[in-house]
Amino acid sequence: MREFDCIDSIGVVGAGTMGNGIAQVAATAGYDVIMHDIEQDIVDHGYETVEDSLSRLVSKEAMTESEADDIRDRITGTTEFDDLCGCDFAIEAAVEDMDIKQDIFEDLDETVDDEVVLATNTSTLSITTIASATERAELVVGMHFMNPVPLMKGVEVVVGEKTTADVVSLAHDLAECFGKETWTSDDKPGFVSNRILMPWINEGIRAYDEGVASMQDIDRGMKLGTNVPMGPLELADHIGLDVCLDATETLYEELGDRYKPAYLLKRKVATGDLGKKTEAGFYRYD
Ligand SMILES: NC(=O)c1ccc[n+]([C@@H]2O[C@H](COP(=O)([O-])OP(=O)(O)OC[C@H]3O[C@@H](n4cnc5c(N)ncnc54)[C@H](O)[C@@H]3O)[C@@H](O)[C@H]2O)c1
Repeated sequence: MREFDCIDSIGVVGAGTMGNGIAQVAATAGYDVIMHDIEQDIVDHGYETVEDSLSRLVSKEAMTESEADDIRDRITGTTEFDDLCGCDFAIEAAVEDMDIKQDIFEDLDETVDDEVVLATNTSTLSITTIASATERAELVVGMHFMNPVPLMKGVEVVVGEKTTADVVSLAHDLAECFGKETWTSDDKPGFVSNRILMPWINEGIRAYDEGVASMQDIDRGMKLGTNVPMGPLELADHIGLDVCLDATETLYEELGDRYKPAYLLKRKVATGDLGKKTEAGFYRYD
């Protein structure tokens, strides 16, 4: 296994909501980052998101302009998968689809050195099944960052069937070095966080669809009533409705009826209203 002290560069697969956030926190911790996605405009958009986020931190005086420049310089965007070959640790944050993740892990297995640990940011998919696409299942681990990555403190470290204890501790150490706090979950559907969060969001959508209250009152009721920062519909828009649907469908498949996705969630995703990232979900953001 490539040890913590020997890690200089981090490969990030996927430059979307989570991938660019992971690239930012890794570069902020001093690592060189190669951020890969399938199209140049997606890579560019990921890079711009990091730039915007750093500019906000500079304007709040949370870092200097020169620190922000150094962080930007440490991130290289690419559409060439082979550019990941020199990385010392890889984190996959591509779409929540088992076939795509297995293809990526097969490619990573062939591309990066044999001792490099491969982490996935999956929200609900089995680490063990993803790892089975590689010849190094013992070096595959879940590192489930929370959204938005630069702001949220938590990272859930998920232990696959074959993940070794050293790899689990490396994932905790690296997340802590990124400024995060961690907990461990076994590789069971939804892990700790989404097993509990997704049915909460899903029930909020059902309550709205069944006319219990307006969207605003459902969100307001949960915020004022339970002291959470966002209500279920607002949070669903923030996460991405497609991400919520994928996660809920996995939980439904694995754990049965109590996780059946709300009809309205499926209808919104079908129309392409995916939340903040498409400027419309339950609320509008234009
Ligand atoms: N959005 C959240 O709140 C959240 C939170 C925690 C974990 N996650 C998980 O993180 C992962 C990414 O989610 P996201 O919200 O960033 O999604 P996203 O749709 O914003 O980004 C996914 C990116 O993956 C890219 N991609 C697709 N196929 C690829 C491939 N073969 N190679 C490289 N890149 C590819 C897409 O082009 C896209 O840019 C998912 O597994 C999701 O479940 C999401």
